[in-house]
Amino acid sequence: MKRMMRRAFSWGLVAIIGGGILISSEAASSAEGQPQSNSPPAAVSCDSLDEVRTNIDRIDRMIVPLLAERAAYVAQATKFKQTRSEVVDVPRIERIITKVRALAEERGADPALIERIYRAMIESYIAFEDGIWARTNTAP
Ligand SMILES: O=C(O)C(=O)C[C@]1(C(=O)O)C=C[C@@H](O)C=C1
Repeated sequence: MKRMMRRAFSWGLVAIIGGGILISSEAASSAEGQPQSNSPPAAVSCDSLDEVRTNIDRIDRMIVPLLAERAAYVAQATKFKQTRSEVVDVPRIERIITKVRALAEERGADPALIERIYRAMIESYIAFEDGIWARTNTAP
């Protein structure tokens, strides 16, 4: 169940970050008020910059809690890494990039944009994780 919840959160994050296709506000609201699975996130066409920013602010309020939850898991990764050099795991990073690029494509978003966002994000998580590792360990 926990794994399912985590998966749902990850999908949510990618859905939020991966947006890009514009549809009318009528089409945006399906019967249940949710986008169809595998369809692009429902971005409505805005009539003003204020409306654009209101939507961006709303989405940011969803993204930040997900980033914070992700950080809490990244912090826990240090418990399982014996040496500081293990903090950077290049094969794992490349698997994530492959995964999120595929998710972006499924959502009709730009995979290159999503890759850049993820590489920048993971770089920050690595700095965060490295700091935690250094504070809680004495090994090299
Ligand atoms: O998977 C890990 O080992 C992590 O520490 C998480 C994470 C990430 O942010 O996804 C961070 C650092 C690693 O280099 C790889 C991935």
